[in-house]
This record gives sequence, C-alpha cells and structure tokens, in this order.
Amino acid sequence: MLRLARLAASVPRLQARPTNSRHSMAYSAKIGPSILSSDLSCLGSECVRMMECGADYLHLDVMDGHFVPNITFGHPMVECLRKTVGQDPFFDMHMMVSRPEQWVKPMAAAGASQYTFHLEATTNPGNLIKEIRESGMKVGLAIKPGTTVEELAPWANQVDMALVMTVEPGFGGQKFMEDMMPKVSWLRSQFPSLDIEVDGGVGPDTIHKCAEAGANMIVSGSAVIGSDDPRSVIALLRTAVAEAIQKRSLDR
Ligand SMILES: O=C(CO)[C@@H](O)[C@H](O)COP(=O)(O)O
Ligand SMILES: [Fe+2]
Repeated sequence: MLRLARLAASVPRLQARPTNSRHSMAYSAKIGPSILSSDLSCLGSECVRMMECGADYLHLDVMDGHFVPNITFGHPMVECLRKTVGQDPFFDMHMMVSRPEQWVKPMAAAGASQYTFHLEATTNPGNLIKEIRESGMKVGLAIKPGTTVEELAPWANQVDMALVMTVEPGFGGQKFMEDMMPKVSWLRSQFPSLDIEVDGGVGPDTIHKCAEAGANMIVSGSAVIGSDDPRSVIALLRTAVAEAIQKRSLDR
C-alpha cells in the first residue's frame, strides 16, 4: 500500500490540458490478443482463430534479443501473416527493438498497421514519429515500467496510442504490475481521448484495475490464448472496459 502511494505521488501533478491534440474522436474498448503465447509454428491459424473469437486487433511482439533478452520474429513473418489473415485485421506491432528507426519501412511494406516503438530505444522520438506517419502507419509510443509518464507526455499529442507496460518487456506470462496504474490514470486525466494500451499480465483477474484507471486498448496473451474459451475471455475484457468508459462519461 505504501509503495503504491509513493508511486502515485511520483506521477506528474495535473497540468493544463494540451489544446493541439490529434485525438478528437472518443475512444472505445478494444481487445488485442498477444499471439506470443500461442504455438508459434501455427501463427497464421492462431491469428485467424483470435479474429474469429472477436479480437478487435492483433498485438504482434517483435523482440530483437538486444532491447529485450528474447527473440521472436520480424517483418518477413508479418508479411506472411498479412497474406494469411487478409487486409482487414489491424496489426499493432510492439517493437521491442534497439534502433526502431531501421524497421519502419520494412514493417510498413509487410503490412503493419501501427508501429509502437519504445521511448527508451530512440534519441529522436519526434523524427521517428514523422517517419512512421510518412510510411502510412499509425504511431504507438511505449514506456517500460521504469520510465515515467512525464517523459512520454510531451509526445502524447503526436501519437495515436500510448502503451504503458505492466510487466518488464521480454516475456509473456508474467505478473501484472498494479503499481503502473497511476501512470494510466494520469494519462487519461490529461489526454481524455487518447488510446491508452496496457500490456503484460492482463486478464480477467486484473482487467478491472486497468479499466478503472482508464486504459481502453487491452493486450492479453496467456489469459486469452491459454483459455479453453478465448471468445468468452475477450468478451469479458471488452465488457469491463466498456462499462468503465460509460461510467467515466456519466461522471463527467
Ligand atoms: O510485450 C509483451 C511482453 O514483453 C506482451 O505483449 C506479452 O506477450 C503479453 O502476454 P501476457 O503477459 O498477457 O501473457
Ligand atoms: Fe507486447
């Protein structure tokens, strides 16, 4: 409890809301299974299965063995997945890579919809945001647990989505870090229409914390993929977020 209070106190004090926001639309509940937890030899059919179970988008975790201590896949895999699932599914690329600049064009060509890079991995976020947009993708900006929202805030009006990591990036199946919730609450208070994503350890047991804090894009790996009934888990997660959004709009 003491630790939570201390963390809550460490998030920035409320400031005037920025006026030049690019987020004019109201946000909605969206659930994106992380396919990292699936049988990697069947990624194509797993993506199709998740979409059939009601996923709103697919969260694809790219790891380079340098930014994080694990390796997954890169743009050649994305190109194959795009061919398998067709043009419609939204691919949110979670780029856990050093030098994210180098994969913007290959990922765009492969069919990525959104390029979510880590603030910790670049020295020039402004330029990278511009490059991603010029390549025709949406922009996501992620922060690791040790990075403050104060560092993300200056870029929030220029991106489509902010990702608050709720585990140390690198592996699926880790324990949800509840002490990241003050970051989400603060972002929601400052950027009322921003898409805010949480990623790591999110499932039926932890979704209410995320929803109450104001997250609306929910990544869930092991809780969805490992379930006997992924359709019900996806529906449960979406309902929790939709109810929190409705409550917030009534409270305003
Ligand atoms: O980016 C990551 C891990 O680095 C995530 O996307 C996880 O893959 C989510 O899996 P669960 O924690 O939900 O099992
Ligand atoms: Fe992820």
